[in-house]
Amino acid sequence: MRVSTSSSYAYLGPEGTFTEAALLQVPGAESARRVPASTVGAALDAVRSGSVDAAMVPIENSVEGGVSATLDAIAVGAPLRILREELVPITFVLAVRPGTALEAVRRIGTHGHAWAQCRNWVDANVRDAEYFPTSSTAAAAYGLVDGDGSYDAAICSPLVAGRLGLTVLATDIGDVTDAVTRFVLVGRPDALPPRTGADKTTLVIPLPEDHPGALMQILDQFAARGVNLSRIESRPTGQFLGDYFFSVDADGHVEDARVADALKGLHRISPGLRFLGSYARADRRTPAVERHTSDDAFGAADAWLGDILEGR
Ligand SMILES: O=C(O)C(=O)C[C@]1(C(=O)O)C=C[C@@H](O)C=C1
Repeated sequence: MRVSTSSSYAYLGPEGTFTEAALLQVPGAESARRVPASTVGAALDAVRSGSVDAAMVPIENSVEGGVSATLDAIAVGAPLRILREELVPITFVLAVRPGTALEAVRRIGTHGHAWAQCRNWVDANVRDAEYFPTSSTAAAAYGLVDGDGSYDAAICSPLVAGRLGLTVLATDIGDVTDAVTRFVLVGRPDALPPRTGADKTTLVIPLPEDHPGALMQILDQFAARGVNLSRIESRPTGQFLGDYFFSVDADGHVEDARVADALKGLHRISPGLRFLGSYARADRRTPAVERHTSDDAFGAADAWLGDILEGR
């Protein structure tokens, strides 16, 4: 999918989420049609049904790890493809309706991931405050303005607090400064984004049942081809207790011979393997490739075997 001003994008909304900030980093997105969705699942369903071209969703946070809602929703159902990734620095504020003092805060609304990233600050500053889950940090801010009063403060971005005229009682309340969330733009299967030399490949690998040593064999497919993994997480399939899949990011593009060869090896072990895309790394970091796992070395080995099979 080529990004253009005629493209349309869903994103985890409402306006003012970190996810919208990630979408606005995509060239052309500012003037494209942008459709807020109330959940990650709804944003991805809009892609599957064809009502939008692609959706921006959070996938991983440097403090809290993988975003389960996204990892699970892209692992099943009609196939989807990750087209690009965006990194967004995350800073949280504690916002209230004008006139509310910190001492009066009893319940705080926010997204589960944001709550987890501000736990220490909350413990130290509003110890007895309860958590009220909302579908996003921006939804928590909107709820303060037009909600039913279920909570009296929101953990959200400084941007949305300012836009809604809320009072900011504390800034930079995340427990880790320099926290970053990684977002992915997800579309339907189409021509792959071109190989750049600094790419990432995302996979869903079901753990084969009753297969002793399967995890070791799966990891070995990457290790033997010199393919580095930048993320590996296990998630339950939800089918029955003990049934898991691995969600993996590997360095490289499926057009790199070492990655393609690892994928073929993985498919032999786990035929339900799902390819979720090869796309440019946001940090542009190129992997170190050893000589024996380079495209040239794979090409020379193929030519050598070809000669033998042709009787030369
Ligand atoms: O609530 C938002 O603003 C989001 O974009 C979601 C989300 C997440 O899912 O992790 C994104 C970044 C922050 O880490 C907290 C919440």
